Amino acid sequence: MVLEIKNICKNFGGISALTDVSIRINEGEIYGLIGPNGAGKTTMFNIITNMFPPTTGDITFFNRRITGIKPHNITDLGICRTFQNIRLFSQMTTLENVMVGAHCRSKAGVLSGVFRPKSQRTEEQQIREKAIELLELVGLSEYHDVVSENLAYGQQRRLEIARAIASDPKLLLLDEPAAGMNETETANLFDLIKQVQARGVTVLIIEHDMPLVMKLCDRITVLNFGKKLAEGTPEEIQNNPAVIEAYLGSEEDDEIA
Ligand SMILES: Nc1ncnc2c1ncn2[C@@H]1O[C@H](COP(=O)(O)OP(=O)(O)OP(=O)(O)O)[C@@H](O)[C@H]1O
Repeated sequence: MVLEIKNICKNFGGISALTDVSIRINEGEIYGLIGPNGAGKTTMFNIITNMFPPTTGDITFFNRRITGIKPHNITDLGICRTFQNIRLFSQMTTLENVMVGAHCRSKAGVLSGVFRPKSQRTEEQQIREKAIELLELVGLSEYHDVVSENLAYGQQRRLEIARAIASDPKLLLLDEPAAGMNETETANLFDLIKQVQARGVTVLIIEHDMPLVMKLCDRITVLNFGKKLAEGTPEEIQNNPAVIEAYLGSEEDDEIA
């Protein structure tokens, strides 16, 4: 078991953003977290990464309780996320962005930053080579030296994923990675996430693009008004009357089939 979300509740003042939600995610799965706007999906990501604590409930990662530990320790343990809004270092090159992502695994301390011993130069070279390999994985080999804000939208999204997996996560959280993408970009994204899975990374994805979710995910949880409405395979979810009802009562572009 990679991640166990146990009976999570989160209240913001009078609003119950999450009510008693439990989810278990197995190693190697691509797991979808879906639901209409305001259902509590991003709140769940923020709790997993400890941006804020749950009101009640617990999260365990490989059977270790991670509720309450600092966000940077979460990254060290092997959980990494992307955000709904792109958060790249916009003035850095594509290659530099991925190298920054790999840096949390670097052993270099402050003094070696000043004196730059051979061990650090070797490590930097290794980080560089890894970044080059990841840029190839996400189809950005030709763009190493391009300042990231000059990349096309879909390329920036893929760069974010390269930067996230540069930290060698065991669990990758993707928050609406296909938002704003055209069909070709979404098809490339599908291939990329499958490749990430093939590297042994477990993926938890929030996404509104239903055809993508249904094709990509092994299992799905549907949230509605902060509660777990359904859990199952894509087929089970698509045929679940409560899910169909929740979606038909919401926005058109959230429709499930
Ligand atoms: N920091 C916060 N302070 C107060 N209320 C919040 C906060 N974060 C989320 N909420 C509220 O919690 C509820 C769930 O929001 P959340 O962003 O988790 O939904 P979501 O499913 O991710 O929606 P979307 O698909 O629109 O991104 C909403 O009512 C939202 O207004």
